[in-house]
Amino acid sequence: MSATDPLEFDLVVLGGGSGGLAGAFRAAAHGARVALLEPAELGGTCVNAGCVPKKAMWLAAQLASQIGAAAELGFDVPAVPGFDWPEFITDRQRYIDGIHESYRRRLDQAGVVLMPRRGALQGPRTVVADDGTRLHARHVLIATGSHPLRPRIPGAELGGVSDDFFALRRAPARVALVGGGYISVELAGVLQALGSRVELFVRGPRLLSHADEDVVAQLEENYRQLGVGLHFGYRLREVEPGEDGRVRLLDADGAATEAFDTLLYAIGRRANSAGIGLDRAGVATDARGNIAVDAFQNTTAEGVYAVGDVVGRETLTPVAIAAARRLMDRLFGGREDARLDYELVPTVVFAHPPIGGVGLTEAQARERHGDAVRVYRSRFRPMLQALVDTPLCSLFKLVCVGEERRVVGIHLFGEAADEILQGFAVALKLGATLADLHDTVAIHPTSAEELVLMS
Ligand SMILES: Cc1cc2nc3c(=O)[nH]c(=O)nc-3n(C[C@H](O)[C@H](O)[C@H](O)COP(=O)(O)OP(=O)(O)OC[C@H]3O[C@@H](n4cnc5c(N)ncnc54)[C@H](O)[C@@H]3O)c2cc1C
Ligand SMILES: NC(=O)c1ccc[n+]([C@@H]2O[C@H](COP(=O)([O-])OP(=O)(O)OC[C@H]3O[C@@H](n4cnc5c(N)ncnc54)[C@H](O)[C@@H]3O)[C@@H](O)[C@H]2O)c1
Repeated sequence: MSATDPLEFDLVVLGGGSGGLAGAFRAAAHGARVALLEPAELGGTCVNAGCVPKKAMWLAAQLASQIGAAAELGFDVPAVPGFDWPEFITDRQRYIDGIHESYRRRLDQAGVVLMPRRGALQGPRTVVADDGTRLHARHVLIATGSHPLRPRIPGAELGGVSDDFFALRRAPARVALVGGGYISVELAGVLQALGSRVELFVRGPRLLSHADEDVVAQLEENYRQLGVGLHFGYRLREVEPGEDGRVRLLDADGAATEAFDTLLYAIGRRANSAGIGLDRAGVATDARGNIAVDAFQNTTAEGVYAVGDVVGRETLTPVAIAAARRLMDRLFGGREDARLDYELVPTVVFAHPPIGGVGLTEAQARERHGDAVRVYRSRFRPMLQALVDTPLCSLFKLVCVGEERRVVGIHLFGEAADEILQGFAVALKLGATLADLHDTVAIHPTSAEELVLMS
């Protein structure tokens, strides 16, 4: 081998986030020689600026709400507990550092060569790292993720994105969130429960356009009761600086809001597909910059594959992981038809309380199945809310189709919806009918029992 020959591998992976790590581990388990390039912390968005720190903040917010409830119910604790934000961030970071360490150890044990470098394609099966190292492989996996968008308006730089939320070192007092999707709804719930005053500025007519209308209406009602300000049909034209580093939002008519000490945009994300040599390798992207893949995660270049946020489809951690594992089973594990079925992916938005869904919303079902659709709803006050005597309600909903009432959609808003949904998603995937749910004896007293008692 000459000094200029590239290093040889079976698989080179660009990106050590959810998809890249899962692909590297699975390929190595099949005996492949794997190199993984990751210039930042292992774990990508999910571990460092997504699911994990978000869930930690959500847990803190849950505790704050429960301490408030405890105070109402005779416990000797303050109704509004003090919260040492910096101390919690230290604990959160210690937990995340443990994940980094565990990934490093596991990569080492699996024999994966980890290069702390940014990589780019030089040709279809050749990758060059930013220190000039060249790598050649039979297969290249692109799992470079995505980045948060900012609006293109005057003063946009006065606001931050979700990454900036995770970098906050103290609790903000008044927060404006722009956007009505996953991140806006989640951060609003967390911040409100931890004592901030929060307002959401939403371009569309409702929150969470992907979710079922009824459960979203209940979420909006609860958020209003908790004091979260909701502004729909809001056109943000400009952000202007105010006193003491605060900012004001200006709408399309030039009307200004009150001053906020923190402004965060959550208006979607864009694939990290620029600057990684896609043209040189013949890898095509769509109009939004997502890497184009077929049902088997093949890009337009032979031997080059893509998974996760960079393909822009169901941009969730378990989807990136599942797609990568199936791909590696196909490339190295002899399972020629292994591929991810992107249908019936269960999703949860960690609102307060969480909102989860799998399958068709009522609107989607009516569009597809017309009059054959039957809908069952249960709106109830969970026992803790009833004990504390708050008006906050849960809403569970089943969407069924046909004479046999096959369940095609399950939509939950309420305590523990995040934990309840997983098992019911299995039932839906197996083709459960309403009668199957009725045949299952309820677990009492729980919220989950509503799903087998609905009629
Ligand atoms: C605030 C927030 C909360 C979220 N919460 C959830 C949740 O609760 N549940 C859920 O399922 N999903 C959640 N998500 C989505 C989830 O984080 C992503 O879908 C997931 O991380 C995508 O995985 P990935 O492997 O495609 O990309 P990433 O995890 O982002 O990994 C991509 C990696 O590639 C690296 N990289 C980029 N360019 C290069 C290059 N040229 N060479 C080498 N490496 C490169 C990056 O440094 C990064 O580490 C959340 C996202 C956000 C922003
Ligand atoms: N619990 C979870 O699984 C979870 C949590 C957070 C994020 N995520 C993933 O991350 C992705 C990104 O989250 P997100 O909340 O940024 O995106 P999103 O797509 O969920 O929501 C974006 C929102 O911004 C609005 N919007 C878009 N452009 C706008 C503009 N120029 N001005 C004002 N509003 C605008 C949209 O109408 C929408 O309401 C999600 O789609 C999801 O896949 C998942």
